[in-house]
Amino acid sequence: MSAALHALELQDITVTFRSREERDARYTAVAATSLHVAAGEFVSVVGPTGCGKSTLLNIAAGLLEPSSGHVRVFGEPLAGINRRAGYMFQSEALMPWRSALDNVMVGLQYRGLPDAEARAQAEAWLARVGLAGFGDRYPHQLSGGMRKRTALAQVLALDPDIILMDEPFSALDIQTRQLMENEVLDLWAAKRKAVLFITHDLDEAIAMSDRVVVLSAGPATHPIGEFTIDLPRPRDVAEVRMHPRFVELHASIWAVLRDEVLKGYAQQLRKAA
Ligand SMILES: Nc1ncnc2c1ncn2[C@@H]1O[C@H](COP(=O)(O)OP(=O)(O)OP(=O)(O)O)[C@@H](O)[C@H]1O
Repeated sequence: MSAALHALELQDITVTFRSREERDARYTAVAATSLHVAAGEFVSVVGPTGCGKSTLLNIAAGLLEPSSGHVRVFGEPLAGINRRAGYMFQSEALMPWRSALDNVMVGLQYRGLPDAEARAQAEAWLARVGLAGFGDRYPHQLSGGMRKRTALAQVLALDPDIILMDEPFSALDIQTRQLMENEVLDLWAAKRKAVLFITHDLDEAIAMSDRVVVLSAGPATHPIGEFTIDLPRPRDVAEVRMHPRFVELHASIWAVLRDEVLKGYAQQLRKAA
């Protein structure tokens, strides 16, 4: 596949940070990592805790500059913020002083849409994520799942070509989480955006993705495995887990991931000691 067809391409990315323990030392978080997402493809990145998943997403978002390597967006070198991408992070990004509708509207208004048009589009997106009639509620008046839906509407309303998600549903209970995952899959199927999805949950990664990339434990995290998820679509994330192919894929990926998870866990314990 030619590079121009890739919505997102990370080439030979290395990221070093100043060490938190010793001021003069450098910590290599990510080393020589290449990874791509084709237009319309759903790719998940899994890896042990603290390995560098969020760092890679921040690179793709243009929020962090790599120490070396390049990022290309639809074939163009990325400079500054990735304006073709929308982000959904683990933490709440809603403004507590704005209603759900205003939260969804604000990005559209910022884009220069007249208020009436922004309001109509925001209302339509709230309805699409199952929140018709909840637009005047403030974030604290919404459940965790409803806040996630609002955040999703906020991202999708801007119609980005690339969607970057960093463990967006990890704070939700399992039932709400599976509902949200199915909703994301339905919305994705309708629009077929490129998605880069970060998670530490292998079941979630397999259930949702076209491809799963496994990262090694840090330091110097890099991909150590890549698996095509050839499960039929449309998928129901709860049902697909019973599919014999799911069980097979899970076993193959876990065989690669397991040692890294143990290494990552041991490192966390050392850091905490
Ligand atoms: N600004 C920074 N300065 C120094 N070190 C950092 C910085 N940001 C991240 N790191 C380190 O880089 C490594 C990767 O962090 P990152 O947050 O990308 O991991 P992660 O895989 O997303 O973690 P988690 O699974 O816990 O969400 C960690 O060891 C972290 O301590």
